[in-house]
Amino acid sequence: MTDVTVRVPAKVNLQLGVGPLRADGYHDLVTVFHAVSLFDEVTAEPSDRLAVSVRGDSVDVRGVPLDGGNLAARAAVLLAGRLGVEPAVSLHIRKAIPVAGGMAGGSADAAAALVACARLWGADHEDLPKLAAELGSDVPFSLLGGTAIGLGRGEVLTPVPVRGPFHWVFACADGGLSTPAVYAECDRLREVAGRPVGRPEAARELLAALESGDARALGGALDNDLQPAAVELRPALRDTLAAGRAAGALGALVSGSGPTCAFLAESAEHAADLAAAVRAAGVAETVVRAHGPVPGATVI
Ligand SMILES: C[C@@](CO)(OP(=O)(O)O)[C@H](O)COP(=O)(O)OP(=O)(O)OC[C@H]1O[C@@H](n2ccc(N)nc2=O)[C@H](O)[C@@H]1O
Ligand SMILES: Nc1ncnc2c1ncn2[C@@H]1O[C@H](COP(=O)(O)OP(=O)(O)O)[C@@H](O)[C@H]1O
Repeated sequence: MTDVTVRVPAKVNLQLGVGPLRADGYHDLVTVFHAVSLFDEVTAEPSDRLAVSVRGDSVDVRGVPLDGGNLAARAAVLLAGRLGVEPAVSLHIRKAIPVAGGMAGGSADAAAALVACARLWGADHEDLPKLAAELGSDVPFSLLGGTAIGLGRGEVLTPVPVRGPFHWVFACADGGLSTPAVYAECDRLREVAGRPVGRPEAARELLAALESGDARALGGALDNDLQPAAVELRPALRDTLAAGRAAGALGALVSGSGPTCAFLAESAEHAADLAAAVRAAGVAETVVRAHGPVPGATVI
């Protein structure tokens, strides 16, 4: 068998409702994941031992581990262990998803490695979602793609109907934010506020806007419970969000745990104008456009 290459999308959480801290250190979520056309590619090549290489065309890949700690390598080792084979594979990762940006780039690479190695080793694809959930809360969605409600710690997925495409602009920051640190800051802010934390629910207006393809309504319904924590840890995000709103975004929010900010546009043309305006405001390291929803990890 020769090389297998898998293309896998980034995600943005259109809603990220965070429940109270659980005994296992995770939070119950109600989230609406949305896969967007910003893709990493993972190529799996038969080799005498496990190896990882990473290349980034326009993203800084210095924070990406090249050893067994890389999520793609962890995925290969997990799958090989289940199949009883050696993880004898070289994984070449081509990154376009910002690192530690709140767009699930590491999870995407793990999902892509699962699909690529499953193809190389002749494994059943039906077993992959369970393995994906063992690797990380966001990995099952990276496999699935599209738009889906995520419950539990984000791994229990239900696809939702969407009349797309929706057009987005992403403002990527210089340097990432740690996901556990942002959840911990969210807990701290809630403790300081002293208000009880209820169970989040999927926002009906948001699901209706997705189903009818109403970008304006979707812009008004975007919501992220981690945003105050991300802004507290990275105060410059206030200016980034304000610049997108001032430039005419239909909605603006921090993507997941940040620091990437997502801006919703009315059309592809509007997204081009919005991207130019956000770029000109000088509030982000890089500004990219993308549309969603798009499919999850796919062999190309
Ligand atoms: C915030 C989100 C939103 O989609 O994504 P990112 O912004 O990181 O991409 C996710 O919840 C991140 O998922 P993922 O990055 O897969 O997290 P995991 O590896 O499973 O967990 C890392 C750490 O995040 C915290 N965590 C994660 C998920 C969850 N439901 N509750 C949590 O409290 C825990 O501290 C956990 O130890
Ligand atoms: N293949 C990978 N790509 C990116 N980061 C990875 C990868 N494997 C492990 N990591 C580690 O995971 C951390 C979080 O990365 P990432 O998934 O890009 O961010 P986020 O959780 O904010 O979406 C990185 O800082 C890095 O140390």
